[in-house]
Amino acid sequence: MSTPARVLVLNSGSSSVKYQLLDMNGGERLATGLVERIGESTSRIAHSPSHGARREHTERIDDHSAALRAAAAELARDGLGLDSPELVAIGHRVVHGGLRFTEPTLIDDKVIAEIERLVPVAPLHNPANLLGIRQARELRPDLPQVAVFDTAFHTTMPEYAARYAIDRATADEHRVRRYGFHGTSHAYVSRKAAELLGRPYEDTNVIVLHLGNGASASAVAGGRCVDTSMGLTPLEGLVMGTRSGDIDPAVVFHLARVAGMEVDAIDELLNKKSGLVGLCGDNDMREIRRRIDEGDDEARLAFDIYTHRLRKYIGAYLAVLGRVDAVVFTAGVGENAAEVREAAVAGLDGLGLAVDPSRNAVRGGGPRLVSPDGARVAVAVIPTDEELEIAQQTFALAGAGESGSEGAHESRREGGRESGRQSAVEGHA
Ligand SMILES: Nc1ncnc2c1ncn2[C@@H]1O[C@H](COP(=O)(O)OP(=O)(O)O)[C@@H](O)[C@H]1O
Ligand SMILES: CC(=O)OP(=O)(O)O
Ligand SMILES: [Mg+2]
Repeated sequence: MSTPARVLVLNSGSSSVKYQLLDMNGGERLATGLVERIGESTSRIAHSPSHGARREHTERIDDHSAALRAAAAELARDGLGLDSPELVAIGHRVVHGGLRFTEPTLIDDKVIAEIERLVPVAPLHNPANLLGIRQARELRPDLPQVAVFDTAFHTTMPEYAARYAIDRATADEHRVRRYGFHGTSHAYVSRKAAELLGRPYEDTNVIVLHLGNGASASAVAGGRCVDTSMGLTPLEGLVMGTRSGDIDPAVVFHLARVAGMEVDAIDELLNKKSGLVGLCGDNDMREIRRRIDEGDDEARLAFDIYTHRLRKYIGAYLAVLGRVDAVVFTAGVGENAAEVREAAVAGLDGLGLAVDPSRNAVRGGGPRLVSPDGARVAVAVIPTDEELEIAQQTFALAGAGESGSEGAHESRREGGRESGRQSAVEGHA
C-alpha cells in the first residue's frame, strides 16, 4: 500500500463552495461537500464522507473564508482535518486567468495579485476564489496551493474566434477579447467523449454543452478548443440560470439612456436577474419542468428561449468544426434534463443529430450515448468532474514542485489522472 496523499479541492462559485477531499494514491474520494447560500442568514452545509452518513445543517456563513472554515470543521469531524500530514496540496478553481495563465499554477503572492487584477472581468467569481485561497493559505501556509483556471483550456482558440470586431487599439489596451470559461469541464468532458466513442482524442471533434447554473458551449477539434460561447466575462452566450447570455450590446446603452439605469444596475440586471429567473422567476430546470406540466405559459416560453439558443449554438459549432463526432451534454441541466437535450436537437435530423427517446430517458449513471445506433453525429451525456480534474492537475504540479510545467504534465498523465479515475467517481456531491 502506498502512503495516502490527500488533495483538497475548492470550487468556489458566486454564492457557494463545493469541496472534495481525494486520496490521489489510493484513488479514493474521501469526502465531498457543498456550502450554499453564502452571505444569506441561513446558509446550508451538506457534507458526505465516503465512509459514513451524509450530514446537513444550516448556519450563518458570511463569506467564502467562513465557508472554508465550515468545510474544514466538517472534515475534522470525520478525522480528515486539514491539519493532517497526509494532506499534500490544495487545489483551487479560479474562474478568470486572463491571458497570463494557460496552465495550472502554484500560488504565491504575485499570482494572487494577478487574480485580483482580473476581478473586474469576473466580478461574481474571482473575489470568491481569492477569499478561498487566502483562507486556505492561512490554515496551511506550509502546503503547495494550486490555481486551476477556467480560462486555460480556451487559450488555444484562433485569433479570429477570440477577437471581437471592435477597434483594435481599444481592445488591446483594455484586454477586451473572448476568454471563455468552464474550461476544466470542457477539457474533461471532450476527452471522455473520445474515450466513449473509442476514438483517439487528437482525431475527435466535439461540441460540449456545459449546462449548469452558468452555461457555456465549446467547439473542440482534436483536443483543442477552437471556439466557445462565453466571452470577456461569463455573461455571453447561452441563456443561463440568472444571466442573459447573448443580447444586442445596444440594450445596455438603451437602458442607460432611456430607462436612466446606472451601469451597476444594468450589470446586476443582466448577471443576476435575467436568464431563466428573469424570464419566469425560477432558475431551477426541475421547477420549470414542473410548471410546464401544469400548463404555465411563462415557464414554457423560458424553456423555449433556453433551448432555441442551444440549437443556434449547436448549428454554429457544426459549421465551425465542419465534421462533428459528438454533441455532449454535461453539468446539472445537461446531465439531468432529458427534455432539454431532446429540444436542443429537435429538427436537426437533417444534420445527422437526433436522440433516441428511450436512451435519452435513462436517468443517472456514467457516460452514455443517447443517440440512435448508426447516427451520423453521436449525442452523449457525460457527467463532468471539475473537482477530479483539478485534484489531478494540483497533485501533478505539487508533486513536480518548481521543476516546470513540462514535468507537471508528464506526472499528471501517469500518477494523477489514471489513479484517481476509477474509484473516485462515487459519491459526487
Ligand atoms: N434532476 C434535474 N433535472 C433538471 N435539472 C436539474 C436537475 N438537477 C439539477 N438540475 C439543474 O442543474 C442546475 C445546477 O447545475 P450545476 O452544474 O450543479 O451548477 P453550478 O455548478 O453552476 O452551481 C440547477 O440549477 C438545475 O437547474
Ligand atoms: C464561469 C461560470 O459561469 O461559472 P459557474 O457556472 O460556476 O457560475
Ligand atoms: Mg459548475
